[in-house]
Amino acid sequence: MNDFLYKDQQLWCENIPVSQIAEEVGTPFYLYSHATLRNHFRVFAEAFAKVPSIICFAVKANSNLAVLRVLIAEGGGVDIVSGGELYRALQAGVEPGKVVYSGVGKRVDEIEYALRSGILMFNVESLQELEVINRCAQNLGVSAGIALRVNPDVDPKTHPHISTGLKENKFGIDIERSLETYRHARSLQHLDIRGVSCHIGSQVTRLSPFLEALERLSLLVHQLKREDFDIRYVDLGGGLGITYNQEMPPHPSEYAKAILETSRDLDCTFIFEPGRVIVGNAGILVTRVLYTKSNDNKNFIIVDAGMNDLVRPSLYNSFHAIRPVIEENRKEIIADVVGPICESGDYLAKARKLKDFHRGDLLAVFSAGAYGFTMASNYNSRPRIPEIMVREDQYYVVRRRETYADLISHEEIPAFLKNKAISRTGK
Ligand SMILES: Cc1ncc(COP(=O)(O)O)c(C=O)c1O
Ligand SMILES: N[C@@H](CCCC[NH3+])C(=O)O
Repeated sequence: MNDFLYKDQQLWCENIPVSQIAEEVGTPFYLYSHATLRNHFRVFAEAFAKVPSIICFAVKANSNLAVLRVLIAEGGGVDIVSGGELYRALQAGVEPGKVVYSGVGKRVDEIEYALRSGILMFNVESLQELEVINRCAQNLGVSAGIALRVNPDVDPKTHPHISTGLKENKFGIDIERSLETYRHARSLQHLDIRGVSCHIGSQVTRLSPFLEALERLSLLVHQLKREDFDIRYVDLGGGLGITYNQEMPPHPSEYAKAILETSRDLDCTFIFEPGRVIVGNAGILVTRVLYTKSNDNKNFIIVDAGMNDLVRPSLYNSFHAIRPVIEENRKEIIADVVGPICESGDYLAKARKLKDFHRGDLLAVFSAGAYGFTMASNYNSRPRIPEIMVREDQYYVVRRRETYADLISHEEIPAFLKNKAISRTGK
């Protein structure tokens, strides 16, 4: 299901031409389709409708309040990795009982905030963290729901920077040592051991790594149950990939079918933490061509969005399809699409076959709904760009464009410098 479609040589989002939004809000901006977001969530949730399950959207993929609200209104929970993400999710109206908290470096204040909020469980990633959570729960006079995030040592066959389930990665507790860690957890009095969790990596485009991890996890769950641990939740993390270019990832229904077949006898509530598969193709980045030039027979298309707005190409050399917002009959050229940032690594596409774009043309950078705005920065003192959500024939500014004043709003010149006269002579 996709609500970004061309009609009469124009790109539309649901029932609005993208060019109309560009004229009214200026460029660059992120654009999300409400219908696509909701449909992606529904497809995923329906795939697991026959078993007890909670779909905890990974907030890191897109933490805009309106986006979270759409998914929460559909019955979703959230997977968070920081106090800030918890705050956002609570503001968006999440039920605390549908919040799982992952991450290798949870601080005491964040743990206490999560305990006070009454989240479902912490996915604990080390022995020391287990003890810290126990102590925090004791201090607050509560019991902390926990699962151990085990590292199953499975190769997800994705980009090395986004692979998380191999022994060499910093994530989780080695599955070989997990049983002894569970036994230790049982000796800590302020913990309620609720589950087992794992997350092997992101943009995974085959089923086999998920199933391999699940098989290892199942053995552990059975062993824990034999030892009378009350394991009620199995959290299989996120990671299901999407099509950026030619990838053919399994559909959520195939993913669900394979998982349910492999885990028939587990008798637990499943938790999933999908991020990219829900929001990735529900968003685009719209940017305008500032200039074109050729150096040494190489063509550059310089646009007004940079690596500070969308860092994925620079960071992972990842592919995002780039198409004109208004199609015109132009010849094709090979060009780099680059941003205005003072870094050679600032590009959105390299050596890409594209229409011969001209100054002023609008471009759509596809598959930008996940890890787009959430990874944006103010580098080069560029105000962060707005996020727009379309619903049918209306659009809503769900995050306004930052201003120059926003850029310095957290900074202060100390009095000793303020009172100092400014030398105008350069001496
Ligand atoms: C613990 C955890 N859960 C869920 C996700 C979401 O992953 P994805 O966006 O690939 O579905 C991630 C990121 O990879 C993660 O680290
Ligand atoms: N930021 C990554 C995904 C990392 C997933 C984090 N667990 C991306 O843009 O693809």
